[in-house]
Amino acid sequence: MDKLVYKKVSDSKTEQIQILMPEHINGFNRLFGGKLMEWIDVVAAVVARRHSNHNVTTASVDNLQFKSAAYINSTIFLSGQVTYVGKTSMEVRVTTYVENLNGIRQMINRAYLVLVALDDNDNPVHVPGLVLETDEERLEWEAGEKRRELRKQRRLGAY
Ligand SMILES: CC(=O)SCCNC(=O)CCNC(=O)[C@H](O)C(C)(C)COP(=O)(O)OP(=O)(O)OC[C@H]1O[C@@H](n2cnc3c(N)ncnc32)[C@H](O)[C@@H]1OP(=O)(O)O
Repeated sequence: MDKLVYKKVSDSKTEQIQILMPEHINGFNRLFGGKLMEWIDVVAAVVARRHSNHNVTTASVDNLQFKSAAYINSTIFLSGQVTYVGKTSMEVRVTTYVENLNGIRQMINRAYLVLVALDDNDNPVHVPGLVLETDEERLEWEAGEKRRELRKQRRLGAY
């Protein structure tokens, strides 16, 4: 894709809602982390598909932090957005909340994923640039540059 194509963060922002059912719970009555990671991966993939208009694959999951537990019957709200783009890769932040009955949301997880857009032959393909409209988006972009550099160093150093 021509790199001169640009998209806004809001063009691909994606949200998902779940109510925690018995099949989402682990052996001691809390949300099973693996189930949440699956939902996070799906939200991130949809964000990246919407940004790139291509199929995407997850290259890495970076800095996934479980901050609080969630329990059965909770409303779970996931929100994903692009934070940084390279040539063929997109960094997507997915934040997960428990939404209380009064509408107040408490963050329970934050994760950064890198997804790569693929062409019809499964080769990485260029993605649109990102239009940064808010201070929060600009700060995330700057942090995304640092995270990308750290990931590169880790890959090169194999640590
Ligand atoms: C939605 C899902 O769950 S998919 C299932 C799980 N995921 C997979 O099966 C992916 C398996 N991995 C792959 O297919 C390949 O490693 C790919 C497509 C991710 C990358 O292929 P490569 O041959 O390394 O491609 P290449 O070296 O050109 O890198 C492409 C981009 O990916 C980035 N990249 C590659 N590996 C990583 C990594 N481990 N972490 C972060 N970014 C990475 C590169 O920095 C580059 O970004 P840029 O174009 O923005 O500069």
